[in-house]
Formats: sequence, C-alpha cells, structure tokens
Amino acid sequence: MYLSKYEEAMLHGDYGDAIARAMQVVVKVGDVLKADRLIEIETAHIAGVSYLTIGDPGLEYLEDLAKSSARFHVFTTVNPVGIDVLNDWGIDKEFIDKQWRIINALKSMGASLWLTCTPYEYLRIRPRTYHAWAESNAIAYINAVHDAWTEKLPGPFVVLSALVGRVPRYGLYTLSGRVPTHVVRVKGGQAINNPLIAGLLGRKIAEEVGDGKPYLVAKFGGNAVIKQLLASYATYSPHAFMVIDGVTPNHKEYLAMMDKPEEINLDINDIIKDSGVEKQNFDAIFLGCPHYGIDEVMSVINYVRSKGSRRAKKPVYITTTPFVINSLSQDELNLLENSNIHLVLTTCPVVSPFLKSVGVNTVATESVKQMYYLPKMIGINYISCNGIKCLDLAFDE
Ligand SMILES: C[C@@](O)(CCOP(=O)(O)O)CC(=O)O
Repeated sequence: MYLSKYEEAMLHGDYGDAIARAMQVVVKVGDVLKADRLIEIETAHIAGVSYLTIGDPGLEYLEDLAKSSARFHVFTTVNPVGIDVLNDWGIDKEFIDKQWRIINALKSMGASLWLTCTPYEYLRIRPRTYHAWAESNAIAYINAVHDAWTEKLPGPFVVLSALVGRVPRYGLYTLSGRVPTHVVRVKGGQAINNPLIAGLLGRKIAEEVGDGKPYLVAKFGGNAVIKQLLASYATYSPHAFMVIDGVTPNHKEYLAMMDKPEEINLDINDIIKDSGVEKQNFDAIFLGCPHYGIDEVMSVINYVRSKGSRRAKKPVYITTTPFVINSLSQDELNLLENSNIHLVLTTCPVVSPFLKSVGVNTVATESVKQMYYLPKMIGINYISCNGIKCLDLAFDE
C-alpha cells in the first residue's frame, strides 16, 4: 500500500509508540482489504464505550492508551455510554465509577464528549468528505443524507483511525464501492410520516436487498422518519449504506452509475397491515432511539400541551442529548417532568442498566432498532407503538 512520508514516520515510531501501533493496525487492515492507500478523515465517531458492553478489558485498554501521549488527530465524538451523566437513575456506584473512567480516558485523548448516537444533528457535514464512524444509524445517516463517506467501522478500529487521522481506502470510501445495486420503489400513497412504519420499511429493505446497496424511491415526511428508516435498515444491513432519491446529495449521479440494477417493488400498505400494535401490558414508554433531537422533543411537548398538561399514567423515558436540554426553557422542562416524562441524557437503553434500575421490564417503543437489541442485550421485552401515538398508551389509558 502506498504511504506518504508522514504516514511512514507515524508507522516507524517518530510520533510515539501508541501512534506507531495504531498505524500498524490501520495499515495491516488496509493490506487485508487490498486498499491502495490511506485517506485523511475529517471526523471520527467512536462507539462501543459502555462499561456494560466492554467491561474491565475495554476500560483498561482505553486507560492504557490514554496514559501514553497519544491524542486524537481529528475531531472525535463518542456514542452513548452506560450512564446519564446528570442523573444516576439508581444505577450502582461501581458501574457509574467505572463508566466515568472510560469517559475520562476518552476525554484525555481529546474526544468531544457529546455521548450521542446522533452526532450528525450537531455537525455540518459536507458531501464527499471522509469520516471514520462506528454506530450504524449514524453511518447510514451521513451516507444517505449528506453523501459523506464512511464505512461501517468497528468501535476499536475507529479509536485507532482517530489517533492517526486516517482510514484505508476501500469499499464505501471509493465511488465504485458506492454504486447502488437495487432500485427499491415504495408504492402506496402519501409521504411516510410514521416512525414505526419507516423503521419496519428499513428492516424490510435490508431483508430484500441482502448485501446489495439500495437506491430507494419513496417519500418521507421529515427528518424523524428518515432517522427511524436508516437506524432500522442499518441494524439489519451488513453495510449501512443506501441512496435516497431526492434526499441524498448527488443522487442523480448514483442513479446514472447503476448498471442493470435489480428492481424491487414494495407496497407500504403491506407494511402498515403487518405493523399491528399489540395491546399487551408494559411498564413504560421508551422514545429516543436514535437520540431524539429538539424537533422530536418539541412534538412531545406539544402533545402534552394538547392533553391539557395531564400526567401520564405510565412513565415515559426519552433519551436525548445535552444540546436538547440546553435548548429547552425551564417551563418546558418542568412541564415534561410534571407529566411523568423523563429526559435521559448521554445513554441508550441497550447499553445501560437504567431501565432495569427504575423497575422497567417491558417497554412500548416505536424504534425497530430497539426491538432488535432490547431482548438480546439487556433482557427487556417490548411492544411496538406508533410514533407520537405511543404517548396515547400512557395518556388515554
Ligand atoms: C449502542 C450499540 O450497542 C448499538 C449497536 O451498534 P450498531 O447499531 O451495530 O452500530 C453501539 C455501541 O455499543 O455503542
């Protein structure tokens, strides 16, 4: 593989041992993938940082790395951790302390501690720029909505890429690796406005297309549904890449590049028919996978106001970011809290003990990604519900 003088110097230890070891791994992986060279990245997004999932070995690895002089070479953000940094939600102290050690190790290497799975909502990402991201919903989002280029990279590899500011040029980092293979047309009426239906559609597309790359022709009613579509699609797809007609910058170029694509026709009414919301018991409503942004939280606030500010009969937990909390007024925060709606920061139910520690065993959720992970990763059951109508389950009971 071609390496520049600077890359050779990193590899040979001129910038310290930790950088040399990181470079050795990045180059080795590049060789295996038959990359012709490395490319410079603008940002990195690290995932796999919860003490629940990486435990003591992950904690020790990151602390060792942080003790070296190695620092991130590019702007680096971090996925949700296992705790809310402002509220302990009854999680045990040892877990919290160890999670803080992971956070502090990442901080000392220069990471920006946004601790969100939606860094794309707070970054201005330019088309055709290179990034090293883990966290599949975020990867699918910047590829599809910004035509910004990232492969689906494993969390630990992103740490190393962030240290050297480079990734091997392969797959989705090349134009030829991004050519869609299937045209998926969604028929059956109006723009898709329902987050649950968008999520089920994402899963269906991944099942139909397998390891192909879809060019999706469908109309969506806004960013919240596109987030659900892509999060679910990326959970079930091996590469987390799609082009969306009329949404992805340069979509016409992608359309023109396709060579005899396979055609898949889906009817949204079939997906709606199969979406049957169960009437089973549940302990709480969970919203915020991917993390809710300010627009989604404002629609919850508007819903509560429309109900005359009553108190929900079951608690509602919404995972979101410190940016959202900082954008809300004290009145809005009080309204949510008084309505039994709780904003939970910097974490995600599938990497945190918080739901169990507040006594929740079954949630109602709109997120098809959560439906995949909740039972597997933390033994929480779910029932599905429809977007903002999820709240009806708690307010209209
Ligand atoms: C929350 C998480 O476990 C979800 C699964 O990740 P992904 O959708 O496969 O990127 C990722 C993480 O551990 O940070």
